Amino acid sequence: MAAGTPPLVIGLMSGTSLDGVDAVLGDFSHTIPKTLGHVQLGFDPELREELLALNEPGPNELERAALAANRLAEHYTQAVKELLAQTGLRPDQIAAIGAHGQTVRHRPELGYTLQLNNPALLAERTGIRVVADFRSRDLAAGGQGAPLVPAFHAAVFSHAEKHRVIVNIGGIANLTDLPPGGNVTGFDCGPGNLLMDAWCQRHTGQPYDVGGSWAASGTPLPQLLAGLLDDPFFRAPPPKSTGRDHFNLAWLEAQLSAAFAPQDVQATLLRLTAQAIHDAVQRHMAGAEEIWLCGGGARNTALVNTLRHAFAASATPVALTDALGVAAEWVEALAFAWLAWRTLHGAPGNLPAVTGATHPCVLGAIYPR
Ligand SMILES: Nc1ncnc2c1ncn2[C@@H]1O[C@H](COP(=O)(O)OP(=O)(O)OP(=O)(O)O)[C@@H](O)[C@H]1O
Ligand SMILES: CC(=O)N[C@H]1[C@@H]2OC[C@@H](O2)[C@@H](O)[C@@H]1O[C@H](C)C(=O)O
Repeated sequence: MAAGTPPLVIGLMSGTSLDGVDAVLGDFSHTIPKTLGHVQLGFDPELREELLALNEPGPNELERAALAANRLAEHYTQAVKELLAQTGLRPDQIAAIGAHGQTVRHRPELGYTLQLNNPALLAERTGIRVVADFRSRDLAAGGQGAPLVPAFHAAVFSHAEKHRVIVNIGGIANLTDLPPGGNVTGFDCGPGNLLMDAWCQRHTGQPYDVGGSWAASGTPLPQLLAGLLDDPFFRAPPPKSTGRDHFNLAWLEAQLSAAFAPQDVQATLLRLTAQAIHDAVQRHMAGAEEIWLCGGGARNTALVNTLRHAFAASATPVALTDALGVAAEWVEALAFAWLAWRTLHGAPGNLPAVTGATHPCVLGAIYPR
């Protein structure tokens, strides 16, 4: 890479929630990267529907996937342009865009994970170098290809004396264990928001339960909760990762009875997310002293309160990463900017202790400007 390349990188994350793209512009000249700008650009309903449909087998998938990837690249381009306008920066001042793409299948047990994206089109449209396809190299090295954010959590949120756990509550929830001394581990622990979102959409017409207030109006159903928690994924030892392939409405419906009130099911789903997180910390992150939440689920007040209540038994405080200098909703996008910055420097981005890969790898492919 040319000497003097400015440490300004754009991160684009469109995650399993399928709510749109989160875009941040990070300045990596500081240990805690500075977020110079951020944009959240929601998908139009038609694109969201198509991406959701592409999560399952269907007719003419190859062409539909290719066309959806092109539309995603145009959507990402708009987010990048808004970010440049917001910060007053030119494309040639940006070292790279780290573009995760849209996961539509995640089947590490079959040896693949698939993120729709068109990095060539994104580079062409923006005039900025693009780093993309972050997960496949880790899979090639025998890993799960996910989660990848633990390395970023370790670089930015570790503390010399405090044993911290970072919890990302996106569509799926994942945890990073940061004991002092650096023995970093992490894994996906189960659903974050995606089941709550789907149930809320079906019964209220709203894409998500703002503040968790609908869930708070219901009462958790103990038997349903026990049935859901009986899924072997929760008991499986790490490394592990998951997605919509496993946790989806059909998975929920298999356990439902017509007698359940919708708000009680929502309350149960909120409890499921909280309990999966709490159990994962108890089983695998003994001695955790602080729990730090990020991802959109950190804005679900009822969920945060439920987690606070669960961790109160061990006197473990629960707070949002906002207080550590990175706002909860921008952590993931900033992580992909950081991963792109690592790739540009030929530095590995995965953590074998997390993904199960046989060795650290330089992640992704670079599409020149
Ligand atoms: N005010 C709020 N109240 C309740 N939930 C919220 C709020 N704001 C965001 N969310 C939740 O956060 C979700 C988006 O989170 P986020 O952007 O972190 O997910 P993602 O990046 O798509 O997922 P993943 O991390 O699995 O890739 C929304 O779908 C919604 O469920
Ligand atoms: C395959 C895939 O896209 N997985 C996502 C998803 O969303 C959360 C969780 O499941 C995590 O494994 C991952 O995302 C984050 C950004 C990661 O790789 O760390």
